[in-house]
Formats: sequence, structure tokens, C-alpha cells
Amino acid sequence: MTTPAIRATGLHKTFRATDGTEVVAVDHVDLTVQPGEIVAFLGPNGAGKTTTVDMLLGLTSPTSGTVEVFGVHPHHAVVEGRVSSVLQTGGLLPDFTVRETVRAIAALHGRSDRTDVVLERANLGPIADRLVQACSGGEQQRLKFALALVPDPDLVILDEPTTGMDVGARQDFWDAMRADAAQGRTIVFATHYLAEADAFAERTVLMAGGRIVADGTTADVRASYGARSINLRPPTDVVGPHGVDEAWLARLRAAVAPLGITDLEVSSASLEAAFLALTGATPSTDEAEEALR
Ligand SMILES: Nc1ncnc2c1ncn2[C@@H]1O[C@H](COP(=O)(O)OP(=O)(O)OP(=O)(O)O)[C@@H](O)[C@H]1O
Repeated sequence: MTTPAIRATGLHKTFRATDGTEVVAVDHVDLTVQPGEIVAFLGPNGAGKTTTVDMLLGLTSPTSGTVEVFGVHPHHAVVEGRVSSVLQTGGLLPDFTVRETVRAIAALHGRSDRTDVVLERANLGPIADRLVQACSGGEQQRLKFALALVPDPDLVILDEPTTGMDVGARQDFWDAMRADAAQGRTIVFATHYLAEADAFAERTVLMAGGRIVADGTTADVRASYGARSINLRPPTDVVGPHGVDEAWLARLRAAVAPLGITDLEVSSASLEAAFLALTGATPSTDEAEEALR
């Protein structure tokens, strides 16, 4: 049997708020991620995504429960170079070029052979000789992604990797990620953005209030709400370029009225509807989401 990339059992984390009350950030979460999966942690602010990611990386300890990464404590997995992450803040030297930055970190890891491959993987070739301080926020984020790839980890964990990027930078980032994921790496990322989960993840773990409220393929997560609506396929001869024939719809409404159905809406379930129903929160939407659709 293959060792899971991640196995979390009863993962629970509480914090003490400044007023002394206890905040449950992660509430008895069970989660297994198999090697090669691409998983999005999706959820509104305060859902517990960052706290979960921090525990997966060994950056914070659970209050109770256990987490293993490739069968060992997360800290060991990080030390062994099997898991790495893209850090949100700091860490880049402004006076280094992109290539010098990658070269320095590769040397630290004893993996100088990785410099060119990770530059290419993060699509940094064209700006390899640019100073870090001259790079845009999106380019710097791609550089951090390249650094995370230096040890050739089996698992990459990203916490809201595209925060602050504009549409183009976000698209470039995901293009680089997609190319890398195609090589079989396990990728887990936290996001507010439905479109990022939808476009990039094969599996979406929807979190709210520290709990997992849905977990499955993005299509399944949609369907977990969509099951509450009724879909039907009208005969082709009543469907035209402007939609379903109104007269036919009127006959349908009349036909179902004796069943107590008073409102019949023809719609497809969206991931957004599932998000709203399952988390009670409004998902982040912006033009970047449109661009990713
Ligand atoms: N160090 C801390 N001290 C007190 N409360 C904390 C601490 N860290 C997190 N929390 C609380 O735990 C809950 C979960 O926070 P977390 O950052 O994991 O959520 P999130 O889903 O990542 O949210 P966001 O999308 O806003 O980053 C929130 O209520 C948060 O206020």
C-alpha cells in the first residue's frame, strides 16, 4: 500500500484570543491526500485553512490529533526535502538577480544541478538576469515557487499563492504550476478563490468554521449542493437559440403544479452555490476569476 502524502487524524487546534476566550481554528479534521493529487483548500476568511497548512508543514503543533507527511512527522519531511512551501512574506534579497537567487538556494541544498530546471519550470528564463527588486509581485512569487522546487519535493504546499497578483500574473503563476503538476508532484494549496479551485484542483476540500464541510472532486462538491435542485433535459425540438420554448415551459409548470411545485427554475448548480450553501459565506470573486474561467 502506498504511504499517503498527507494523513491527518483528529487534527485540532485552538488559540487563546486576546480577551482570553478560546478560538477553535481547526476542529477535529481527518484528511488523507494520496501522492499525485492536486488539492485545493477552499473557504472563507477564518475557515482554518492557514492553520491547517501550518500544521501540515510542522510550523505549528496541533492541540490534539496527529499529522504525518509521507509517514513521518512534517518536520522530518521538510528536513528530508520531501515537502516544501512557498512562503508568503520576505525571504528574497533585492540585490540578487533571479538566477543568482536560485543558484544560491540550490547550492545551500547541495542541488546546484537544479538551478536551470527550476528556472524553466517557474517560467523565469526570460527574466533570469533581472534584479529581484525590479521584479513585479507576481514574478517574485514565481521566484519563491522556483525556490520551493529546488529540493525536488514530492509535495508542495502553498498558502494563498496568488494573493496580491493581478490577472496576468495570476494566470502566469497557474500556468507554471500546471506545467509542474503534470510531472506528478503532489500539490496542496489554500485559496479564497473559487475559480482557482475550479480551474486547477482535481479535488476540493471546502472548509468552514474549522471543519471540512465538503471534500471531493470539484464536480462532486458542486453536486453536493446541486442535488437540491432538479435538472431535466427538455426535448431538443423545444430548445432554440434563445433557450427553452416559453410555451413548453408553461405546459411543464402546469403539469408539475398538482405536485405542489410552484416555482420551477432552469439553472445549473455552480461551485459558488455550493460554497454559499455549505459555508454560509460569500466567496471571493473578482475579475481574475473571470480570467481563469
Ligand atoms: N495566532 C492566533 N491567535 C488567535 N487566533 C488565531 C490565531 N491564528 C488563527 N486564529 C484564528 O483561527 C481561525 C482560523 O484562522 P486561519 O488563519 O487558519 O483561517 P483561514 O481560513 O486561513 O483564513 P484567511 O483566509 O483569512 O487566511 C480564525 O478565527 C483566526 O482568527
